[in-house]
Amino acid sequence: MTSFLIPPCRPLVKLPRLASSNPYRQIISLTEVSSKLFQLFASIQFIFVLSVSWSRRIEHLRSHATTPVSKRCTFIDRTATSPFKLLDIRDIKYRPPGTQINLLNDVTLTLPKKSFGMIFGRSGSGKTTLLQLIAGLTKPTSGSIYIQGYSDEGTPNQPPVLLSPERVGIVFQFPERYFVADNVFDEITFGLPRQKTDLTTKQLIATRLERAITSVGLNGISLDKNPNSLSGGYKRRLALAIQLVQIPELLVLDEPLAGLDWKARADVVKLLTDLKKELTILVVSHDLKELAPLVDKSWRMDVGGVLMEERLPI
Ligand SMILES: Nc1ncnc2c1ncn2[C@@H]1O[C@H](COP(=O)(O)OP(=O)(O)OP(=O)(O)O)[C@@H](O)[C@H]1O
Repeated sequence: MTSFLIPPCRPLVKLPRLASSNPYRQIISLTEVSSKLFQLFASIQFIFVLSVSWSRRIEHLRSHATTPVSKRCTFIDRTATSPFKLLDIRDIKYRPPGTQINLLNDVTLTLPKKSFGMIFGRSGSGKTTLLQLIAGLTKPTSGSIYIQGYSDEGTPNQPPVLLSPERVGIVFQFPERYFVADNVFDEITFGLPRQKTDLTTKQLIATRLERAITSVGLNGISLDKNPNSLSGGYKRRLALAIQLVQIPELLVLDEPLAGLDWKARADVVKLLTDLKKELTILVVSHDLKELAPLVDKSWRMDVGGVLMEERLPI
């Protein structure tokens, strides 16, 4: 609820040259002025909503005052332990067109919302292929990828919905190889609509943009920098921001630590730890030890594209 009511409170991103051909530069600076006024109004609104929600919660706790403490804790923690599942992959087979061998065989997995899944296994076993299917870049030969909602009682509360590619952000291995713009700002806004949109839409996009930039810690650098001049860690932050601006529900990452020095690796692990609080993340990686503290579920992919749920072998 707060995310709708409160506009960004931090000073907006550094914009050294406003007279750029990128339309989002102008709109983001307009947002800077209007957001201050909006912030004041929204803060009052927020305090009101918060006080109503807290008085309701206190009332609920009072009414449960005679029930055992564990039950009351269940009430408080319900959102954290909700069995709601986001990703539900069922019996995926994949055979590239014109070939006779399945790269993936009956792959099934479920990954709960806001959890961190990791797929590990031998090179060439089909891990990247699976991520590409989840991101909608390739279609499975058979099987489906769903989002399935569950009630608190653990029963499906709606028919499964096919996962649409717009809900998935994918960061490829060595994403910096795919940068196309000559400054960070244009790189992030590259995929955003350029046609004439109304002011509200532009403001919405500017807010998304600012959130993405802030959430990966790119707000400390000049957005006029050439992406290729950034350090390894910052290039990875940029690659994540490019996806986050689309507000994905699921983020899939292929070898997020590959090719980075120890400091940049630690930075990316820290960043993923923060992102995990907001997003469901599925990673393919050989860096089991460094990512292990984040992992909620893991699977081994064996040659022949067979996936088995398994603890990390560390
Ligand atoms: N379109 C295709 N046609 C034929 N073979 C393919 C195709 N795409 C991938 N492959 C092969 O499928 C196998 C699985 O590739 P994939 O990249 O998914 O493996 P991986 O487990 O991610 O490997 P790594 O850990 O080295 O990244 C490889 O042997 C690859 O050469």
